[in-house]
This record gives sequence, C-alpha cells and structure tokens, in this order.
Amino acid sequence: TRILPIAAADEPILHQPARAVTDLSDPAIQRLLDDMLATLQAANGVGIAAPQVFAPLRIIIAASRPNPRYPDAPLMEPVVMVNPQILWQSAETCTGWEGCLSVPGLRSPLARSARLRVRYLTRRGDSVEADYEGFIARIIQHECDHLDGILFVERVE
Ligand SMILES: O=C(NO)N[C@@H](Cc1ccccc1)C(=O)O
Ligand SMILES: [Zn+2]
Repeated sequence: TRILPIAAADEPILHQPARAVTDLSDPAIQRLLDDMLATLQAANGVGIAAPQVFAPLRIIIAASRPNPRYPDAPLMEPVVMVNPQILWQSAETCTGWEGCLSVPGLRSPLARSARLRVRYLTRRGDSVEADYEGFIARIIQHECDHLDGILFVERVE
C-alpha cells in the first residue's frame, strides 16, 4: 500500500470527466482502492476521489470520522463506491463547510442536498443502493463532483 501524491487544483485531470470502471477484478484496481484509502487517512481526509490521485476512474471513498480537520464529523465505516450514480437527491438543501485535499487551506460554506440515494458497486462488484443524509451526503456529492471534473470552489456563490 502506498500513499499517493494528491493532484492540486490546477491539474487538468481534476477538470475532466472520469471513466467508468469496467474490470473490478483487475489487481491494479484493487491496489488503487487500498492506496486511495491509505492516502485519505494519511491526509486526515473524510473523502477522496480517484482523479485526485491521478486515476481518471469513477471511484470514490467516503470515510467520515472525527479528526483534527473536521472535529464534529460523524463516525462511519469507510465506504468504497465504484461507478457511483446519484439516483435521487432532495430539493431540500443544507449549508455546511467544505474543504478539498486538492485545494489546501481553503474552506467555504456550500449548500448541498440534505439527503440522497446512491447506487454503486462495492469493491467486490456487488451492486448496492443506499440512502445518506447530512455531512456524509455532502461528502458523497463533493466526491461525485470530482468524477465530473467539478471542484467545490466552482459551486461557491
Ligand atoms: O478533497 C476531498 N475529497 O475530494 N476531501 C475532503 C472531503 C470533504 C467533502 C465535503 C465536505 C468536507 C470534506 C476533505 O476535506 O477530506
Ligand atoms: Zn475534493
């Protein structure tokens, strides 16, 4: 397992859409998942998207936990989502602080849907549909934006 370099905001890869994963059994993909998790934890992050580690693939990890960067983040088991699709998101929004490992030192309040339903593949290839709300729903929206080449700073009014 390696801690990978994290792309800064000016890197082109962060401004282009990522491609769907077609072969989850590829050992390189499984290794990438492990490396993304190690990289996320080393950075005290609560989420990460594959383009941030220069992999143009539709993979995100949401891993909210209280840490120095987000002391009141809820604790959750890290969830790897391959080819995530937001099936539904509430019109109701809530505003909260966001940061990005690719935009160090900048935080901004941002409105996001309060609740969402997402379909994704687990790292073992099982299809799952799950509902999320609050800070974890925020993380998932932030990470899914990365898969479409969108940074949170582009959404700040
Ligand atoms: O850069 C990333 N993810 O892409 N990591 C962010 C994730 C995040 C998302 C939304 C709100 C707060 C934090 C982080 O600071 O750990
Ligand atoms: Zn980010």
